[in-house]
Amino acid sequence: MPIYRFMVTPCKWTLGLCKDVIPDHGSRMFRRCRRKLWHPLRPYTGSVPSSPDSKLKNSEMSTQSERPLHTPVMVNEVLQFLDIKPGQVVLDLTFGAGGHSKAILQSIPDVMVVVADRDPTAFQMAQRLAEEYPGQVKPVLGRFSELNNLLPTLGVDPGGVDAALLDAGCSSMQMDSAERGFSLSKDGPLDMRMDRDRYPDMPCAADVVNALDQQALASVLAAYGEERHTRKIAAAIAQARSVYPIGRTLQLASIVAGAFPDSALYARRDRLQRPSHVATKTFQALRIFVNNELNELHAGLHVAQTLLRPKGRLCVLTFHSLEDRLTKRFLRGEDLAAPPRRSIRQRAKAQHGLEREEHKEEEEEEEEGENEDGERGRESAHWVSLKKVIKPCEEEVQENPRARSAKLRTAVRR
Ligand SMILES: C[S@@+](CC[C@H](N)C(=O)[O-])C[C@H]1O[C@@H](n2cnc3c(N)ncnc32)[C@H](O)[C@@H]1O
Repeated sequence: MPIYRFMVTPCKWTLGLCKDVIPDHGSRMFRRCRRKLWHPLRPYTGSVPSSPDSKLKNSEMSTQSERPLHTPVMVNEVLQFLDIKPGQVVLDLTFGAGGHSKAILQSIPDVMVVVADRDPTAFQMAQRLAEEYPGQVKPVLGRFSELNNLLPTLGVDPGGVDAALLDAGCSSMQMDSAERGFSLSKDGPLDMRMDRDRYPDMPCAADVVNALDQQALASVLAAYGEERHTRKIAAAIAQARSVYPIGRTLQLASIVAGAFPDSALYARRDRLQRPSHVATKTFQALRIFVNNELNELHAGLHVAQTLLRPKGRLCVLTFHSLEDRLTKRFLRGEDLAAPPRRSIRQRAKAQHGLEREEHKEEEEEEEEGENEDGERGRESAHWVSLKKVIKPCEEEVQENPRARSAKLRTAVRR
């Protein structure tokens, strides 16, 4: 029986990173929770998506005349900052449907793009692009945490990359495909593994909701979903699975919805003020947990740090505050194991349990930075990062609502 390495250290100041990156801060409750997460999880026996070796399905490969599988975010801003010159080597750590890579190949002659993704579907698309641009695209299938071993085999060595892009999170191609199990509006197996079944020991979301005890589940929801009603949701899940195992996305969405009165179902609003389902944060938390996303992001930033040459440029696109805070602190050279630096006001608010207000304040600070000294660089041992956080323009958000929560952080390697 496999022992899964998944565990939670969701002390609030570690951003929910798992213990293999961030040392333990010793909260008794979370230590207990982690011990429980070492419990071997039942392998998922429901229907699984096609094997990585199988041919891509038509639904996963759009032709150019169809709607794009994923609309890349802030392409112009990324290209402008990366400032790639002909003949340079670019690393796209998150190929997805290849939108950013294609834009780079189309706008810069003789560029070499090394493209990575952990998703076998994305990898197959990257291989197709490599055929379209012979000698200019090097695809690699792997997680960020594997790239330090994989890239040297492709001749990509430390200091050998001129520009790098990390576009964090999931692609629309993953989110929109019911069989991948990320979507709370399309019924499918509760899967959520970006790697598909490349790692048979890796638990999927159904394993997590069926095997974690109630308290551990609540911790996952709090740490990775920043969900307030964790106990209520965890209790509803525990109650439901005692009757019947949870294996489908819509099943989970309705179990979470059942924990709330009807009036609360769509009472939450997203950044475009559109109603958002009460289970949205639960799905986000599970996805981050299943894919170990925050540790992986940390590993991806390290890969960029190792491979970029001095004065090499980095763009990081993030889509929620956990990713963005981690990126900001990494580029500032902060010790991620230490509590984040906080103003006296922020500390006082945190002590009074006003965490949410604090995040709002953090965002306001960033916006102030944009107006006052947005262009000024902040130097750490490895990076000069611009304080200014770039956000998509109104027009882009209207055209592509998924861009609404995007933040682009930019930095130059020292
Ligand atoms: C937002 S999409 C990228 C979209 C892409 N820029 C485009 O224009 O189509 C993020 C991609 O990163 C991949 N990914 C996420 N975490 C990863 C990791 N730890 N290692 C490798 N790839 C990862 C996902 O599988 C997904 O395909």
